[in-house]
Amino acid sequence: MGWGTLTGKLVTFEGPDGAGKTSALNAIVADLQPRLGDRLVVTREPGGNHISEAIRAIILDRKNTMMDDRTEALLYAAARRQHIVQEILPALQNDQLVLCDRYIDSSIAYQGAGRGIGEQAVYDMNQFATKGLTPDLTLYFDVDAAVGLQRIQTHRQNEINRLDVEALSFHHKVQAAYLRLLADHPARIKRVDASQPLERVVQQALQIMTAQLPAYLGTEGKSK
Ligand SMILES: Nc1ncnc2c1ncn2[C@@H]1O[C@H](COP(=O)(O)OP(=O)(O)OP(=O)(O)O)[C@@H](O)[C@H]1O
Ligand SMILES: Cc1cn([C@H]2C[C@H](O)[C@@H](COP(=O)(O)O)O2)c(=O)[nH]c1=O
Repeated sequence: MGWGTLTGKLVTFEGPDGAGKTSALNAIVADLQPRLGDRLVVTREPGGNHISEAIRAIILDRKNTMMDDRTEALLYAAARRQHIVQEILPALQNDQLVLCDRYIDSSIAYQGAGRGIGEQAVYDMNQFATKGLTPDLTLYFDVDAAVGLQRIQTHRQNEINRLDVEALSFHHKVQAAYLRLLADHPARIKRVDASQPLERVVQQALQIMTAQLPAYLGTEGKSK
């Protein structure tokens, strides 16, 4: 296991659908970009490169109602592997700060718990894909699953994917798994209260990032 010395940092954004991860990420990038310039890398899962975006299109296509749960889990892991090799790893080797919209915790919550494959089984399967590459920091955007889905219905009708249309019971299982991950990994996963107005969410997320990554975002980072 392991990828050798990595001087960059990987921060992942996690939470139920409609929690506001992408909205917060965009605002955080606007805040950090002037300071970090090309040391900042912004990406997403599934996706982030041509191959993984092609896999994303297959997974999220609402026409693919026949997709088997384990096929789905394997496709997410395959997209992740390609994303790591092509985007994340080179950035971490190059001392960059990678902000990634979703990562392995999504697979544990959605496929492990939501689909019922098993959280440990999905974690183990992903070790083959990630070779143990774990985020330095994960922000968990905590909002009730029903609130997140309502936000999507109200504001994002044009972008509803195959996972979004699952039953509320599926999304509650996902949320419960996320809360278990939060409790089990207190050093890595930090809670952001995503039920607040977006500006407050962004402020809280930035405070956590600054406290957890002082070399990049604290006073040390400002002189770089
Ligand atoms: N704090 C907030 N309060 C109210 N509405 C919000 C908040 N944050 C985001 N929204 C709105 O909710 C919708 C979903 O937000 P966004 O796409 O950022 O969520 P997400 O967590 O990235 O969702 P998904 O994982 O499904 O892509 C958007 O229309 C956005 O404008
Ligand atoms: C990485 C990953 C994602 N998912 C789900 C979560 C969302 O419903 C979609 C991605 O859409 P988004 O608008 O970019 O959030 O895919 C998953 O089930 N498993 C995963 O590993």
